[in-house]
Amino acid sequence: METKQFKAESKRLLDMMINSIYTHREIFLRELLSNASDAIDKIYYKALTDDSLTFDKDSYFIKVTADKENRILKIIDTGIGMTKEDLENNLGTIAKSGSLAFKSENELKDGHDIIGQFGVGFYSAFMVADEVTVISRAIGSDEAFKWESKGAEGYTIVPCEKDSIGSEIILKIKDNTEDESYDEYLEEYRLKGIIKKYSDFIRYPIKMDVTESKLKEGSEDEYEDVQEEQTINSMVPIWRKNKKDLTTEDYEQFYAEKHYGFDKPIKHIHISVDGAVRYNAILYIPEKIPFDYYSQEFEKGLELYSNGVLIMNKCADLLPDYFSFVKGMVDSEDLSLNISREMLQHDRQLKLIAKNINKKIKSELVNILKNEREKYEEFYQSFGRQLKYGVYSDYGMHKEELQDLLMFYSSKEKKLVTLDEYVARMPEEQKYIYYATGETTERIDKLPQTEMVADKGYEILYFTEEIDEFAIRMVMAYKEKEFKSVSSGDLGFDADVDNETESEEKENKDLFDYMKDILNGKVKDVRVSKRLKSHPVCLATDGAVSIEMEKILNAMPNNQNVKADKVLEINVHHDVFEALKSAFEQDKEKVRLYTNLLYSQALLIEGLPIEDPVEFTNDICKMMV
Ligand SMILES: Nc1ncnc2c1ncn2[C@@H]1O[C@H](COP(=O)(O)OP(=O)(O)OP(=O)(O)O)[C@@H](O)[C@H]1O
Repeated sequence: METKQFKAESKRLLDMMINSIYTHREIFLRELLSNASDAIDKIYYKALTDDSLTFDKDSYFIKVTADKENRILKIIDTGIGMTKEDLENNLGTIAKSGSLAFKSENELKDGHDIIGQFGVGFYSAFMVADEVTVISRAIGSDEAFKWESKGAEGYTIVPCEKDSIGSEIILKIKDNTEDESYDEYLEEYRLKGIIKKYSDFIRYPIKMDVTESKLKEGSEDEYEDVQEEQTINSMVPIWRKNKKDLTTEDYEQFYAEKHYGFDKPIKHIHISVDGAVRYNAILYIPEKIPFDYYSQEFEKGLELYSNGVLIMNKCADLLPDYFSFVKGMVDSEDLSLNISREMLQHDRQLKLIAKNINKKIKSELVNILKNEREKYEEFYQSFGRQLKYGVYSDYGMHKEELQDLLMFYSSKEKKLVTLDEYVARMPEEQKYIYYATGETTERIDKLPQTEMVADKGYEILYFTEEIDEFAIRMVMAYKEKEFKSVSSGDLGFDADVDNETESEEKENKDLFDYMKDILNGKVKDVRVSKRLKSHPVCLATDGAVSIEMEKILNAMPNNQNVKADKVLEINVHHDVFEALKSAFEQDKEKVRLYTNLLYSQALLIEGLPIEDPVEFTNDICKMMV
């Protein structure tokens, strides 16, 4: 009999698993029970939607049996079963989606990270067993197959006998070692405890033969051990339970059981609506970004149940893109079991539910922001970018809804602040909400353009993500205060400043015109700066496109070569300007040298490349000798 190898990556993961990265070995049972429940979900759904199949609810169950003597633990289900191909495809490969390939070698070494990223599922059995056998017969098939594996070496599949449809997972529990006892996974009380702890909400009975001490028949004081089959789990799905009877831990268990994520959610939202549309929902706001969140592979959506029966794993229509990080499920008795994906999109009930859910998520986020600031900031670090995309997308259609959830780093507070907080502390004479763009807060801190605005005592919001300025252009104004870049042509300061600059502008017109000629189309204008204090020069922009936007747009594939209207601003109160002026009177060649140098400096400050680095260094050398 040929032993097949696990796919290479699976083998590595399996090795890690067996050498136990997981501290809670007991979760293997949760994983196997959850698979069994999924398999019954599938057959149950089929039976309900296919008239040719009859069903009897009592025949759907999961059974756990333990044989201490032979160290065998079995998990038997009456689910949909697996064909030979299923066994091969589902149990021969870990992470079919290729998500493992996505991870780098380095990360692979750190098992925690990997395990944290996706369902360990079936393979967790190897944490407690040195041999795993799966006997399965798929629905509609007369044949059964046996899959067997001792771990990393590989697996075999052979035909076998099985009377009924479903699967049996047979674990040969490991022998105890010096540091580790595995006996407990064969103990009745321990198994019962694990089932209760992690799998109480599974909707099908999880049965076990339990030994109870009972009064002997006909006797009043003599007891005997009697074995009887008991259902261990309560079977009431968590979403049908009363919120009052549930603890945060219950919700966290459900989150883990469902593999919504491997972090601890920062918040759960339990909704029970009994109005125009009836539904229950449990939603979670995760703490950590799934590794593929900002990639094409990520699929948003909530699990959708129709009266307790799972009809869709990821119903995308229930969540807007900007809340795509939300995980969870919705169960409604008003939805048809047979509804197709296409029909769902137009389903009135579903639209109502989606609208409702959207509102709830928004109000919950506002609540967290108000009452649990630290938690919100943690959330915002992970998903703030998504909210900003939400503001920007669909031509700003959702900006009203989302703008209160936005935060930006503040020059004054040195932390994230909301727009509301910013506006509330604006001095009366301040007309605009000022912002500055750059790669990091440290770099923006040093930007010459921020000098005057900061000197006036105005707070500046720092935009460090590409999407920031685009999103804010959509918002346009918050509480009637417009946004203004510290690099924009007109800063909206008082008239005195304007008058003063105007006269300086006139006075130096010839020099500026001369400089503009030297720069030969590279800038739209050369002007007196209103914003500089200690720096000699900077770039500003006129018009709608900022320098930061120019950079981003031009980095995109098929860029349109968008150009910002750049203006070279000169600080006329700086000593450098005096040098420039006297050169203009005595030595025009020097003006050319200075102008080119000043322009290159302004580019460097903006994080833009110097057009001709060799010429730049030559110019500096000329200055030195
Ligand atoms: N008892 C079972 N009956 C039928 N199919 C099963 C059973 N156990 C596992 N499978 C199949 O094997 C696949 C792999 O299972 P595994 O637990 O490793 O991952 P998963 O459940 O798909 O993903 P995750 O654990 O991340 O939710 C399942 O998707 C399912 O198709």
